[in-house]
Amino acid sequence: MWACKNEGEDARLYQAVKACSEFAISLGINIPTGKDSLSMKQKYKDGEVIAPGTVIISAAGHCDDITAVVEPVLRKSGGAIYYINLSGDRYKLGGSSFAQILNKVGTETPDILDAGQFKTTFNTLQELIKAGKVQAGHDIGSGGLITTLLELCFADRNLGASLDLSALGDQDIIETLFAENIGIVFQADASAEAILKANGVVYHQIGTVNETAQLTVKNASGNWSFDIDHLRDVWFKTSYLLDEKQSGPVKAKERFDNYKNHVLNYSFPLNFDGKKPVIDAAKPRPKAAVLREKGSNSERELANAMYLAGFDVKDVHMTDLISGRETLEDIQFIGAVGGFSNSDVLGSAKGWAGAFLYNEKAKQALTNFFKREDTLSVGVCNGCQLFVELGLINEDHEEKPKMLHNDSAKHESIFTSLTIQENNSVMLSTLAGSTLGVWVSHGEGKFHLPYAEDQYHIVSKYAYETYPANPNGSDYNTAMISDQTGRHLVMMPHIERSLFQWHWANYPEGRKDEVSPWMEAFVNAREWIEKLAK
Ligand SMILES: NC(=O)CC[C@H](N)C(=O)O
Repeated sequence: MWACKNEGEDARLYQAVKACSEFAISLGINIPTGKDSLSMKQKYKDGEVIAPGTVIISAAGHCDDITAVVEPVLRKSGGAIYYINLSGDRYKLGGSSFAQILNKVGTETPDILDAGQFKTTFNTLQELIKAGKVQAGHDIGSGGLITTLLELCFADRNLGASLDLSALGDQDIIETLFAENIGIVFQADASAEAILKANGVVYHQIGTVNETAQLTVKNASGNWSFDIDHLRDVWFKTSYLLDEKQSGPVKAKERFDNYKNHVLNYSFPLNFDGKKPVIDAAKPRPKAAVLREKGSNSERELANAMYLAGFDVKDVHMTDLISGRETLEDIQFIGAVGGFSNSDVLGSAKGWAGAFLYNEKAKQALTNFFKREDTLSVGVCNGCQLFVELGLINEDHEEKPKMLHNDSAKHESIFTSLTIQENNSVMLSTLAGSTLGVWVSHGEGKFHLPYAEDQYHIVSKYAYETYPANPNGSDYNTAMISDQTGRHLVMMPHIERSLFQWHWANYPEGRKDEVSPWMEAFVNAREWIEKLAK
């Protein structure tokens, strides 16, 4: 974005494009397309404001193993902490966040001096990641090295590091910590050093991890100590202030007070071995269907969960039901998926429910399906809102449950944990007693349950009652309920998006599971149907 046709700006834009081009050519990558806005000047009655020229690059690359992920949180059991200055340049504060808080732009900005060296370092790091030698890592960008180091500690409790930056030179500590020279901090096995050396990569071992929430830094000119719990709050404060505007002071404060205390602690079922279900190819697969509407999502995830558990899965769109092409007569398990059916106009799943209520064939197909005793259903998120809206759960209650807007008055997207209650659900009863991680993403996930708790079959609750671990303020802290037969289950969290170890934002360390414990829910569904057939 550039304010062209203003004095000096076109020349600066030319320089920027040329530099990008030369850098891309020496890296051997191309910039296939560009989108520009060249009118970045705003005129007011009393003057003009020119936006600073900005280059924003979005990059995509081939990834051959999505499980080889390096996360930006130091591991208490991992190796030493290393630093590489990818820029190869001196530490310069021009254009940095540090300069900005002093209301300055600065004069000199850091560059990347040697594209060839940058490329070698990048490729060497990829090699180390593929060899499983890197336990944690974070780039250095906005806020400089100190921000990177702190952020590497924020996502855990009782985690800190002792750092010695003497090897980085004896320049001003402010420059060392706040310059935004592109670089990387990572934690790796000592054996990584030989590979770095062999590739001619200049690296510095700068410290070690410890279990106190302090970051201590020293160089030739002094020692400093930073309190991580305090700085985590400083770091979160901006989000808190934005939250105040969106959710109001009460919920914003609740999140601010709790975000660091809702530690994810799991309890996996004792018999869980992490293996993919073994499906007997000689047996026929029971038939399942994924129901979706315009605006649905996660249908592939749900279909995959059902398929891996041994179902023959069919894709059923509302148009199939409305036209009568699909009657669900030979289906035993349906899943209504998540998403934003009809763009949430008039409320989540209201239009979707209308499509069943006001289309005779669709209505008949679903009514018949729920009347049969050999059927199971699961409604996930938008699908939960659908089945609740249609009154299919607690059918005998005069006043039915309702799904309301989250207490925070906004869409909540988090990775949280759930405890499974003793319950009657075909899918989840065997998991009772477990606490598992799960994705949540909804704006209207608050179960409004008008009667006493014992009038409901609550299958699962959020592991913490308070916001944000409970993202919506549900009555009785409810995340999932089932009907009285246990055959029909509705849930706001997305277990179908939490099916593999690599789906989870946080998984117990040291495991290499093919599936997460949630897989059992889908296997239970298949086994129930098979037992019925006998
Ligand atoms: N992930 C979902 O299914 C979201 C459901 C719905 N659109 C909501 O925001 O509440």
